[in-house]
Amino acid sequence: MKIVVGTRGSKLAVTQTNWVIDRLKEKNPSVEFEVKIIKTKGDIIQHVSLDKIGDKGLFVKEIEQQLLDGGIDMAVHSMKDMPSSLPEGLKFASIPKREDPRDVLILKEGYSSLEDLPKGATIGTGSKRRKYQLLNHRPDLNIVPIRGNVDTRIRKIVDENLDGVVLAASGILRVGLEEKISYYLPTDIVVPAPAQGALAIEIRKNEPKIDEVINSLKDEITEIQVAAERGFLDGVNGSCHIPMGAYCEVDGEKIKITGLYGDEEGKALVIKSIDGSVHAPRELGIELAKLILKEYDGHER
Ligand SMILES: NCc1[nH]cc(CCC(=O)O)c1CC(=O)O
Repeated sequence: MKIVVGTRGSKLAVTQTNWVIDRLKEKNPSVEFEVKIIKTKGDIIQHVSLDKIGDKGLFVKEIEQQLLDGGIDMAVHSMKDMPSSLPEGLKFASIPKREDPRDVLILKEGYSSLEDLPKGATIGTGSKRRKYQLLNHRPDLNIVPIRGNVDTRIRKIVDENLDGVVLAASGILRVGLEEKISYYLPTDIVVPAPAQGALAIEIRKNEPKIDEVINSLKDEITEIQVAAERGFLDGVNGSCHIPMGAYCEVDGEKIKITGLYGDEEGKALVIKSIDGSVHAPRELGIELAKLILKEYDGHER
């Protein structure tokens, strides 16, 4: 059996895809894999802020078309870039073990944490979730928009004379740039994006053999976390125009989910946690979304 795997051409996308293929090969030595690189609209429009053009499908539409047409058999994405619902005929296969879900600061030489940044320090991020949570703890910071892939954003510290940038730990760790990380932002200070650090493997429905091959990588804890966090995402009807995040912790039979929700200007930022059972993670995420929306509507704006 041969499986053709589609991916975007960015270093992170290709690395993630090869990570999945290497593990699949270990568990399924008789299966052959071929990588096919696909250009998406999100790769072509590089100069516009993502929260201005961004619908979540920006990086996946062309790849999904090839899945439907049979040009590829599976696609590896970052789960946090995936919209809530997939096109008719496609589905998510099992989810492999998540990489570190936290956001990190990559700082200019000499700085080592959020606390030791000088007053008014300039930090680059295009994400309202990152921006308003940082400002919540350090209202003096000067947050400026940046875009581009992982390397480009790190380079902007020097090129645009920033004091630092915020990125997902997972992306940095996957491309082997761990030594660039200055500070891991605790999940209670910066709640991660729903499913940050988790991969999505998308396939056609009714392909039981491909499904079974990918099932060899299934990580149950990750699947519970992703179900809860994406339940929250669906419950608040989240977009990248507002600060929104969710993080689920699993402890035996119990789970705790923390959600973040706010308005476009970051004036009303609500953070709330609730506990529940591992057996109904999605329902817990949706319940938290309802509670947070209720609290948010009570805020003065
Ligand atoms: N929005 C871009 C994006 N999509 C996925 C990742 C890597 C994080 C992940 O694996 O979830 C990144 C880069 C970043 O946010 O720093």
